[in-house]
Amino acid sequence: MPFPTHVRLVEVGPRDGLQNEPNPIDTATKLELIDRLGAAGLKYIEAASFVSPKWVPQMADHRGVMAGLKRRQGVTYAALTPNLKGLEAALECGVEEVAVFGAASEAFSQKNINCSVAESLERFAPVLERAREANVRVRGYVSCVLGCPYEGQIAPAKVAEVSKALFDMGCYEVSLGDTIGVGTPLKAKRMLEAVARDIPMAQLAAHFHDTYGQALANLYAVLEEGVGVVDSSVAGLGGCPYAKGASGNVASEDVVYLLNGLGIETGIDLNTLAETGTWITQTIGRPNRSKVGVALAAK
Ligand SMILES: CC(C)(COP(=O)([O-])OP(=O)([O-])OC[C@H]1O[C@@H](n2cnc3c(N)ncnc32)[C@H](O)[C@@H]1OP(=O)([O-])[O-])[C@@H](O)C(=O)NCCC(=O)NCCSC(=O)C[C@@](C)(O)CC(=O)[O-]
Repeated sequence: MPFPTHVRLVEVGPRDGLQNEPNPIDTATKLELIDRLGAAGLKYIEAASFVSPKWVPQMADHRGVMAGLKRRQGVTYAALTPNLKGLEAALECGVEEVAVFGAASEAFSQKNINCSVAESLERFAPVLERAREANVRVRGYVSCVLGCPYEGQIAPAKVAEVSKALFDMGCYEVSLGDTIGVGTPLKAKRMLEAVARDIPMAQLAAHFHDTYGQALANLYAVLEEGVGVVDSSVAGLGGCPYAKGASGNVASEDVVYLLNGLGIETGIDLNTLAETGTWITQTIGRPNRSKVGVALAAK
């Protein structure tokens, strides 16, 4: 299959990138990050997470973040909502789009959202119903699609089953998460093939972490299969609170550089994005995990 001519980036830095930071990050810093990402041309930014502050303290200021957004025209500011409580709060804050997040691993589901995979799907159904009433689109995440920190190997058939359940429930797009970054290109392709038997390729997204340095190679493999939506995090920030040792998402700067080289349109200004990566890593005292970002900063 030919590469897509345009790829849509879903910037998850302000949420996935920051959710695991041990030191508090003030709301103003988050808002500046989101604004800079918008200025770089990102059209979809996951801004906050309406989860329990006891579980993920770093996302406790979700209301402040949503209220403080300097909304740019044409940019979608989304939030995670694991249940109806989260959705209602997000709706009060004027959220435009939300995401539910399940897993292809029973053990991960329990650790992450305190319920089984089947129970999670039961919880998501009313979230989708209420979102539909409110005219808010819902994205679906599936974690552990290429491996689980607790269960190890995950069968592509299990990923396909959970993805299909989310899609059938009304998620307009399903994002396939290699939560702990253990995948390799062939494995990524096989998993994608299994999922794409039930869901059109245009409605699938790749969400790859880079723990083993394979994220760009895995992305290349799924782009070749026709995936046209990529989740990434500026400066490669991040890690999952329930996946010890997992590093951040593939860096947005590295993805844009790869796509530019393939002649694939993203609408993103790489220099502004790289400057944002330099700024946020210096501000929160983290290493910049984008090779492209580091290279551009050294020029
Ligand atoms: C899902 C729950 C809430 C269930 O948590 P629970 O304890 O089973 O829920 P509960 O209904 O029994 O409620 C317990 C307490 O949480 C409160 N509560 C209940 N719901 C909410 C809410 N929405 N917002 C705020 N508070 C909430 C509720 O009010 C109550 O408060 P208390 O009475 O104890 O004071 C919990 O397990 C949780 O918050 N987990 C956090 C999960 C998370 O954020 N993980 C990281 C994101 S997922 C990810 O990073 C992977 C992804 C998406 O990037 C893809 C990939 O890479 O794989």
